[in-house]
Amino acid sequence: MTSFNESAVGIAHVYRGTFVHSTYHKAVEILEDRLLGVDTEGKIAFIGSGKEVDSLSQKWGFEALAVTQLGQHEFFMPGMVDTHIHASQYSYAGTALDLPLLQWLNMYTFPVEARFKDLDFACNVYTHVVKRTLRNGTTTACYFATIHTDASLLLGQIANDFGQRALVGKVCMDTNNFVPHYKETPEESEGETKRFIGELLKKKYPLVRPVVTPRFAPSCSSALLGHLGEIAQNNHLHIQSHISETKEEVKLVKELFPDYDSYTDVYHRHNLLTDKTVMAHGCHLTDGELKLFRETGASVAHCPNSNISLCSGMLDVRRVLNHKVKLGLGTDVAGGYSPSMLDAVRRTLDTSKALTIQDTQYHTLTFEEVFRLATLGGSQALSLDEHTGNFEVGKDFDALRVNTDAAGGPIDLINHGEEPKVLLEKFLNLGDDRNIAEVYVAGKRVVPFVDRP
Ligand SMILES: O=c1[nH]c(=O)c2nc[nH]c2[nH]1
Ligand SMILES: [Zn+2]
Repeated sequence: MTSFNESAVGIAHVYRGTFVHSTYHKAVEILEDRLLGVDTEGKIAFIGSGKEVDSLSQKWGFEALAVTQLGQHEFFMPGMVDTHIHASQYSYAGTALDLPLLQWLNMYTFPVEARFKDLDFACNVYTHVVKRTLRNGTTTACYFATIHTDASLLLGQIANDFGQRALVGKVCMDTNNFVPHYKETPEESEGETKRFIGELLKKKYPLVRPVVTPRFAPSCSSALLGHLGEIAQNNHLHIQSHISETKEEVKLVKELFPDYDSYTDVYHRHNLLTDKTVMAHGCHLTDGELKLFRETGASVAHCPNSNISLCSGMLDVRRVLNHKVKLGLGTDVAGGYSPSMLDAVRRTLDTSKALTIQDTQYHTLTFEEVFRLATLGGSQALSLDEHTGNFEVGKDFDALRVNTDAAGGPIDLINHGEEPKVLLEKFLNLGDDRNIAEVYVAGKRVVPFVDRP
């Protein structure tokens, strides 16, 4: 039920047509001929039958003629949630995929990230990545920036300016033997993290929040991990990092942290595993580690493009879900070469099918399940599902207006009377940004872009 006072908050927009979303019980729920009202605060005020337009317009005080009617081949779906993306690495997306993780970081990633000290360079890359992801339907993004506080604040400002919901992390790392100018001292990292959080919160951007971001255990001393755990705990903040992406990395963590039971235990004992933690990859986590994820409420960001592109491993998503660990999808630009969550959906299905080729008894993920992971699952993984992830009264209206029949688009053949679920399947497998006619975040239309000051 609505939690707000109906008389105090008016209706800003009403849409009529097909709505496709996930619920906690159903991977895909199709709502045909519905009326959905969005209030002046961007929240879903009501969802009713299209046939009730007259009574609903009286009850909620909107003109029946002002209703926006979707076309025959259109539907609304929830905006997609990218649970793991390196905004800074967008500068070399689509290249440099010929080395395994640890060498890849040293050879390509660290030298590029070091350039974000230059705010003009940062502004250009960050503007492009925010626009590109929004246009591709990412309404919520959980970003890694770089170690530079001012450039990370700029990323927060750009996300706010374009109206994207975002968690933004200033990267923390005090260990880097290969590119020594791209690291901080533990004191700098702690102090700059506090400054970043303080300054970002002071801006009061409605949809942008800071996330405490130790790069990963091999880049951080125990002292730094401890400081960051304390900062997150004291300020009830989100936390993001990487875990068990490659076997070589797991071995390195064993060598660097010999007194810990596991890679997960390293984060856990530094207070970095909470119900607001999202850890990328997790390809090589043991059952015991997944149990610790479940107990703490930490989640996994599955990044299949990156896992394949850097030959890191294939995450068994079914196993993670069977452990009742929250899981969302991530593009992991630029280990993953595509900034589109539609690509993450497809690569998730590919990986699941590759596991099925290896083991014919494997319980392959369905496209319906993967649709849920890209939307509601991602919002759960980021502990934002109170606000976004599906079409529930009281949640923010974060939505994509999908037109499967867009002129010049990639879907050529739509049969007469094709079921909405088939249209969804075609969009997920064949569609691209040409099929995303409009993007809404918290009720505001953010795509197509309008000129901003
Ligand atoms: O895919 C990845 N991208 C990164 O930037 C990174 N840093 C640590 N571990 C990482 N994995
Ligand atoms: Zn990453």
